[in-house]
Amino acid sequence: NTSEQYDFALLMIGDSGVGKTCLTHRICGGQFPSRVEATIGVDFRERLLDIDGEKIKLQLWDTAGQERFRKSMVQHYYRNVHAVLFIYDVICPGSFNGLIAWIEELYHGKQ
Ligand SMILES: Nc1nc2c(ncn2[C@@H]2O[C@H](COP(=O)(O)OP(=O)(O)OP(=O)(O)O)[C@@H](O)[C@H]2O)c(=O)[nH]1
Repeated sequence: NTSEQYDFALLMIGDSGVGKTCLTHRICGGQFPSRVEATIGVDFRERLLDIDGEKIKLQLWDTAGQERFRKSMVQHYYRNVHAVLFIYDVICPGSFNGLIAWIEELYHGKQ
């Protein structure tokens, strides 16, 4: 098999408790976990896909939404991923408004 493997790194971003870890588990393992704890720093999970014979490896970087982890960790990852998924909780409007701060930080990090 000579097909190349493509690697894509995705960053999960959003306020604490919006479901980033659960969504990451769902995408990578197929199931929502029954119990999760607040992420500390950054976790990492993978999913291998086969799309029309192309091998694709998704790397999902699941970050901590808690403020105290934000500055130190996230800037580095913003520079080193292909895409950022901004996650919010549909029944918590504050978590949607909270994305503004995360997006502003992304642009600061890129400078
Ligand atoms: N009802 C409901 N609860 C959810 C859903 N996704 C996650 N939860 C719950 O919300 C809580 C927080 O989920 P996490 O996935 O840890 O959230 P997070 O964004 O990773 O949180 P941090 O690690 O603190 O940034 C947990 O108790 C989950 O069980 C969902 O789609 N529906």
